[in-house]
Amino acid sequence: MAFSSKLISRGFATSTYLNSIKHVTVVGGGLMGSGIAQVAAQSGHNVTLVDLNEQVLQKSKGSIEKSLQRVAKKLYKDQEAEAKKFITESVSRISVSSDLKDVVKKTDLVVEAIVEKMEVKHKLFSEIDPVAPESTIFASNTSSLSITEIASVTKRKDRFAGLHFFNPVPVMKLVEVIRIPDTSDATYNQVMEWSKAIGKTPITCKDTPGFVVNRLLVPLLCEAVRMMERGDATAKDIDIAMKLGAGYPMGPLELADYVGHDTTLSIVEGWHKKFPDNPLFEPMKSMKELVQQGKLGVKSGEGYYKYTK
Ligand SMILES: CCCCCCCCCCCCC[C@H](O)CC(=O)SCCNC(=O)CCNC(=O)[C@H](O)C(C)(C)COP(=O)(O)OP(=O)(O)OC[C@H]1O[C@@H](n2cnc3c(N)ncnc32)[C@H](O)[C@@H]1OP(=O)(O)O
Ligand SMILES: NC(=O)c1ccc[n+]([C@@H]2O[C@H](COP(=O)([O-])OP(=O)(O)OC[C@H]3O[C@@H](n4cnc5c(N)ncnc54)[C@H](O)[C@@H]3O)[C@@H](O)[C@H]2O)c1
Repeated sequence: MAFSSKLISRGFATSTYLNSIKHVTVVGGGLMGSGIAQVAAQSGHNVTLVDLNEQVLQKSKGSIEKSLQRVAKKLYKDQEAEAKKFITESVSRISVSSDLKDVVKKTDLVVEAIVEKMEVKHKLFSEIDPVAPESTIFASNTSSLSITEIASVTKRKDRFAGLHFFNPVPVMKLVEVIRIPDTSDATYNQVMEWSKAIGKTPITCKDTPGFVVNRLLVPLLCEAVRMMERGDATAKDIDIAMKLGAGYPMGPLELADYVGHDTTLSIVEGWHKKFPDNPLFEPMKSMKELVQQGKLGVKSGEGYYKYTK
């Protein structure tokens, strides 16, 4: 597998030295799964993207192609043929399927990026554990759930880790690698090397709520929502304040829209259940209302703000 020096120097891919992972199964073709499938494919891995039905998968393919065009524009400015080749080759490495059990019969790594609900993740991993080869590594991209608890339904806790990516995956350079007490050295080394091979910078974290980034980010987002609900400042002014006063690329309410309110609600409700005495995780009124109204943020066209495609 050969990578161009351009991809490597711009952080899109690094050497495959020690990277023994060749085929990756990404489960969930939403915001995160599409991005993870894309970065794996553009760095030379064969990928199968799995979701519940063909309609969702066609949408995922469309968003991957759009994103690849943006990446190619940046990598191959004024080199139309090279850009086209990069897109065509990356797309050709991605196949799609709705038959997860069949796909995992032959795969080196499964990265799960489905809805943020423990029972749904449990069902998925308990179904594929008996079918996947012994050597296959399982990973979850959960934002807030315990990796140890997710892994508990499998018989391969030594081959289980958290791989927490950031949205938008093709742009954000970080991956948090979560090591549970059972994760073997071999598994840990393989997922660290694979994270580098797809052009990311991995950091290591214990299986602690929110890992590093969300433990610090969620309180900020929650406080911003409460500030807006109290009427201390408008959503727009809070966002402008944090961008111009604190140097954030997006304001906290813009970011909540970007992440998706169904995901944010699951995170806050999950932490409220776990830490009922911590007022920080008291679910917020406006967040529940948005989800009830189907206003999930950028992905549905409306959240705190309105979006046009
Ligand atoms: C109801 C609310 C309740 C809240 C309660 C709390 C809830 C808890 C929520 C927890 C969230 C957890 C989520 C998760 O676990 C962890 C996360 O992922 S957190 C999110 C991390 N991400 C960020 O912080 C993103 C910050 N934003 C940015 O970095 C930028 O704004 C942006 C997204 C990169 C966009 O940049 P802009 O300059 O605004 O816009 P451009 O369109 O010009 O893009 C810049 C540059 O990037 C390229 N690009 C953008 N998107 C893509 C893409 N999808 N694919 C490929 N390339 C992309 C674009 O082409 C530009 O390139 P350039 O032109 O510069 O070459
Ligand atoms: N949105 C973010 O910014 C973000 C960032 C980091 C991590 N995460 C985490 O990534 C995961 C996915 O989040 P998302 O924002 O991509 O969600 P999403 O709603 O955009 O996508 C989830 C996808 O999973 C599919 N799905 C649901 N159940 C499935 C199953 N049993 N089998 C196959 N596919 C199934 C859905 O059809 C959907 O396409 C969550 O665990 C979330 O916490 C999200």
